[in-house]
Amino acid sequence: MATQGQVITCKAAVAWEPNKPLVIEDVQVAPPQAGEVRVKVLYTALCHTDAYTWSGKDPEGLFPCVLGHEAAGIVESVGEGVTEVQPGDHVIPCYQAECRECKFCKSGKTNLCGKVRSATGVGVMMNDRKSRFSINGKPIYHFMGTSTFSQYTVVHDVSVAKIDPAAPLEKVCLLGCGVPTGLGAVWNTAKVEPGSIVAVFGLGTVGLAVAEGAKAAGASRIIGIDIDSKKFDRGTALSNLSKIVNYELLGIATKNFGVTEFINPKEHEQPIQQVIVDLTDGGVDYSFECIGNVSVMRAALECCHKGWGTSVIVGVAASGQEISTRPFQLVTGRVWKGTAFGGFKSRSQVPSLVDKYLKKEIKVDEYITHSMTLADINKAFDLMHDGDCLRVVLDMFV
Ligand SMILES: NC(=O)C1=CN([C@@H]2O[C@H](COP(=O)(O)OP(=O)(O)OC[C@H]3O[C@@H](n4cnc5c(N)ncnc54)[C@H](O)[C@@H]3O)[C@@H](O)[C@H]2O)C=CC1
Ligand SMILES: N[C@@H](CCC(=O)N[C@@H](CSC=O)C(=O)NCC(=O)O)C(=O)O
Ligand SMILES: [Zn+2]
Ligand SMILES: [Zn+2]
Repeated sequence: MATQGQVITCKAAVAWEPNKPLVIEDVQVAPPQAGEVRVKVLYTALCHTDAYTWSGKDPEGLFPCVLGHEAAGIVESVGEGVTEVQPGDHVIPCYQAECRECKFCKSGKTNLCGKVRSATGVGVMMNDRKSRFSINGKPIYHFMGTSTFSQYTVVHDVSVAKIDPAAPLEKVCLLGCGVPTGLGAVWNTAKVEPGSIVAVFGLGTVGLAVAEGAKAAGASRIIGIDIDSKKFDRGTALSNLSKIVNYELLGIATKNFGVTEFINPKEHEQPIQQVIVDLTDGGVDYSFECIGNVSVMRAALECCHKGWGTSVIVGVAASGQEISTRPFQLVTGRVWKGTAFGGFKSRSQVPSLVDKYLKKEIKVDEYITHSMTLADINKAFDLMHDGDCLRVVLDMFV
C-alpha cells in the first residue's frame, strides 16, 4: 500500500521520562514537509549518548521523545524540494547535518553545520518548529535530528547520507556514529602521524575505533586504559591485572583493534597520568578521552608529552560538569581539543566510509556483539552497560 503523503502508524520506543523504561508504542509519523525525508529505519544500534540523554543529564534532553541516532534504512518518501535522495535510496541518518551553504559548512574549518541545529537541539523540525511524531495527537519530541528508535522517522534532507545499496544495513548502521567518531578523532581531529605514541581512555566502541584509527595511521604504541576488568579478563595471561599485557590475549581484544598495551588504573597507586608519563619517556604524543568523565579528561591531557602532546575530548560529560587543569599544562605546549562525529562531514564522507567498509579497509562487524529486536530495547540498554558488550544492533521489523 502506498504510504506517501499519509500518516504512518508504526512501532517506536518512547522515552516518556528520564530513566524510566522505554515503552514500545504505536506512534503516528507525519509525512515529510519541504526539505524533509521520511526514512524506514531497518536497523539501529545503541550508543552511549542515547543512554546519557535518557538518564536526564543532557541539558538538551526533552521528554517524551524518541531516542536513537546510529541507524540505517531506506527512504520511504520525500518532501517538496528534496533533490539529493528519493524513495528507495539506502541511507544513514546523520545527527551532524551538512548543508554545504552555512557559515560553518563553508568555513572549511569544521564539520559542524548551523542549518538545522537550532531545531534538532529542541526536538522539532525546522519548517514549522513542530514534531512529526505523535501519539493520539500528543506530540513526541525528536532527538538529535534522527530519532531512530522508530520504524519510521522524519529527518531534514541535510541530515541524511545516501549510501551504496550493496552495503548490509544491519552492519553499516554503525557508521552513523561510534565508529566514524573514533576513526575521525584520530585522522581528522588529531591527525596522528606514523610512529606516534597514543593513549586511549575508555575501550568501548568509540575508544576501540580510536585504536583502529591509530593503528591505521601507523602509531607505534597504542595504550588502552579501562577500569572494567571484563574488558580484559578472558585470557590466561591476566592473573596479574596490574601488569601491562598484550592486548591480543584479551577477550574483546582478540578482534585486534590495535591496542598494544593495556592499563587498569585501579591497579596502580599513582595517578594514571603519572603511570603513563613514566612508561613513555615523558608522555604520549596523542591521547583520547572516550568516556565522558571530566577527571579522566584531565588525566588524558596531563599524560601528554610536554611541548607537543595533544589530547582530544571525545566523551560527552553530563550537564554541570567542567574540565580543569593547571594552565601551566597548556603554557608548556600541551593542546586540548574536542571532536564531534570525528570531524567527518556527514553527507559527503559517510558514503565514503561505507565504501571503505565494503573494501574491507575499516572494521564494522567486529564492533557488533549483540543483535536483538526493537521489542527488547530495554534489555539491550542493560547489556550496553556490560563489559562484554560493544554495540547492540536492533532489527526494527522483527
Ligand atoms: N564526540 C562525539 O561525537 C561522540 C561522543 N560519544 C561519547 O563517547 C563516549 C564513549 O562512547 P561509547 O564507546 O559508546 O561508550 P561505552 O560505554 O561503550 O565505553 C566507555 C568505556 O569507558 C570505560 N570507563 C568508564 N569509566 C572509566 C574510567 N574512569 N577510566 C577508564 N575507563 C573507564 C568503560 O569501562 C567502557 O569500556 C560516551 O561519552 C559517548 O557519549 C559517542 C559518540 C560520538
Ligand atoms: N546535547 C548534548 C550534546 C552532546 C554532544 O556533544 N553530542 C555530540 C555527539 S554525541 C554522539 O553520540 C556532538 O556531535 N555534539 C555537537 C553538537 O552539535 O551537538 C549536551 O548538551 O551535552
Ligand atoms: Zn552516538
Ligand atoms: Zn551547514
